[in-house]
Amino acid sequence: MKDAWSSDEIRKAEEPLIAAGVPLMARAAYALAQAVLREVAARPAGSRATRPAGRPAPRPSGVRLRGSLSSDGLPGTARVRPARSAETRGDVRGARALLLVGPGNNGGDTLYAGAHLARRGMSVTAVLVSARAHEEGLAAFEAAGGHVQRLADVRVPTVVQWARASDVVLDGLVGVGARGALRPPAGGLVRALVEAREAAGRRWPYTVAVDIPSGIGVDDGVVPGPVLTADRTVTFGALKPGLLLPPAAGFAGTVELVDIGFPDVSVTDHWAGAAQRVTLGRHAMTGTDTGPGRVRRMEPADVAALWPAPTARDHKYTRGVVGVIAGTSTYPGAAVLATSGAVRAGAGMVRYLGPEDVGTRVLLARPEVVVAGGRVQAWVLGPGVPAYDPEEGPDDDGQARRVFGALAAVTGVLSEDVTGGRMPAVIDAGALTMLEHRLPAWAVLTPHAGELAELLQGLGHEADRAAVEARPLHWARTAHQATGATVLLKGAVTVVAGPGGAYAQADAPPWTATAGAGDVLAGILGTLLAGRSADVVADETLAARLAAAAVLVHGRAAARASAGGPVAALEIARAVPAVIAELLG
Ligand SMILES: NC(=O)C1=CN([C@@H]2O[C@H](COP(=O)(O)OP(=O)(O)OC[C@H]3O[C@@H](n4cnc5c(N)ncnc54)[C@H](OP(=O)(O)O)[C@@H]3O)[C@@H](O)[C@H]2O)[C@@H](O)CC1
Ligand SMILES: Nc1ncnc2c1ncn2[C@@H]1O[C@H](COP(=O)(O)OP(=O)(O)O)[C@@H](O)[C@H]1O
Ligand SMILES: [K+]
Repeated sequence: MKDAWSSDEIRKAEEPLIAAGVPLMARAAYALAQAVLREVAARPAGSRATRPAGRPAPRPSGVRLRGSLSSDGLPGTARVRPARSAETRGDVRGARALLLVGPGNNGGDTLYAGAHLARRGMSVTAVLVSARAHEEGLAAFEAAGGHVQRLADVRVPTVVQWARASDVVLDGLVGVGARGALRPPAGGLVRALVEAREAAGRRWPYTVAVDIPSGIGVDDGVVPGPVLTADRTVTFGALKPGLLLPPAAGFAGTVELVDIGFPDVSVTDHWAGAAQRVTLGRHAMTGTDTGPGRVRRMEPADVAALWPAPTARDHKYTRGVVGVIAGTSTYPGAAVLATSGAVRAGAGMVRYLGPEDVGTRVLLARPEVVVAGGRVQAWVLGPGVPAYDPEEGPDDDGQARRVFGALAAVTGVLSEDVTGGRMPAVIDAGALTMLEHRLPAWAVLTPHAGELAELLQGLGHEADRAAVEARPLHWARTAHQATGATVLLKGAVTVVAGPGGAYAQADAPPWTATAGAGDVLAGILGTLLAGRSADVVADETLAARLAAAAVLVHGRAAARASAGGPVAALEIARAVPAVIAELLG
């Protein structure tokens, strides 16, 4: 599990460590410098930027001021210095680094890292964007032979020119202490750099974000203003939500998490959502909700632990029956795709309810499907079913009526003797327009951004598709809070918001953006919910975890089916068994 901590949580984790004299900044800076050195050393010397005229020659490598990293004045540094790899010992002399340095500790990290680079013989220039800069960091940087420029004394185009002439740019303007869009002058500088980067294409220097790409929303992943896209983000202590969440995650490049000594976070995802214990400095939290700011990303091992793999004692009914209400005579494909997703994910049985001609097509594609009513352990409602219009009346072969009936079982408005008990559901496409009652967390809404915008408008929010795409976590959470349901917002990064917190999954290649792919996902999730139906109703946090697990399996199946090229939705379903076998193996 990847676990991203909110900026508040990071601060709480730092406090006791700083009080105990743990050299967090020295550790961060050292790791940052190592990441830069690795990259620069790996590049052929001939490809490096040439030194513009008039700049002083770089210091020869090996020149150290006051001996070592511990001269940072931060105690204990020498103890944590990791062994140098052969790569980072490579010759970096003459390579050029430009540091963009803000007023806070993020700038401090960057200046100390710059000192390491200068001592290794790189020519390093720091541009201070503010009148203030981290004092000790600046002193260490200058003592190591770094060149200091103040943005107030040079023009933005000059800094852009220096950037273009560098091998590597470090973005150390702001980190987790920042709020909102980058203000002037940092904002103006970054805007100019973004334009230059776009114009330069591949000729732009390797860009490293310090802790986060400056200007992203650390906790919510928004991008409220200009942000310089990084090739790599070296982040300290813990991941931040903005590094996992869209749209900000798209600016981070490869994210490298550096251990600077934050306490271990032991998060266990138990079968039935037993309590987790998360220790964060002195602050211990228990329970499955790891704090409102947390954003997590499932990894294959987490999915394997959640998956309802059958045992010798199982039979088809104990494994879970999925009921699918999908498709109409006009849109029969969705029924085939949703049932295929459910069958391929390993349901004990899949029932299909819908018009006869669609049922026939489902059977032709998947003879295993039972085209008849009966008890189910989870519903998949709505793929290929048109939006409900109470004025016009339904033109949907009776599908809206069937969906309303199933929803009554999900929400519990009908007595359990009628429905056979409350059960989880995937509520997709047309069924999203049929919600009349507050929903339980075991109802999982699966909109894309456009569908979520419509749902939110129905709830009185002013949000169009673009607004949802700009703040996916916020709007998914808003919809969760307003409806009670778990919300799975589909996209290149799929965001899940439920009572147990939020997940951000980025498992699928862009080829997955193809009609019908979402129907397959609905089927896969239906199988997971049916397989763990009683657990999902008993533990309100489980639906979100299963939803994230379904997204991971779907994304990996899409990657497997795509193999780097186009992918058809049915092929995603076809690839699911091999993905599950791999995960469980
Ligand atoms: N604590 C530690 O020991 C460790 C911390 N670490 C590092 O410190 C980072 C956090 O440092 P931090 O808290 O000093 O804040 P930081 O992110 O540098 O920025 C705040 C400064 O920026 C300014 N500013 C704010 N908003 C802005 C905006 N929109 N646009 C422009 N400017 C804006 C704001 O200025 P002001 O509002 O005061 O004028 C303030 O001065 C963290 O990400 C990690 O890199 C690591 O070394 C590990 C040890
Ligand atoms: N750029 C992208 N990269 C990866 N996956 C994507 C991208 N855009 C959409 N997807 C995924 O493709 C699927 C599309 O689903 P959806 O929009 O519901 O289509 P449909 O209703 O036609 O099935 C979702 O699983 C979504 O997460
Ligand atoms: K930064």
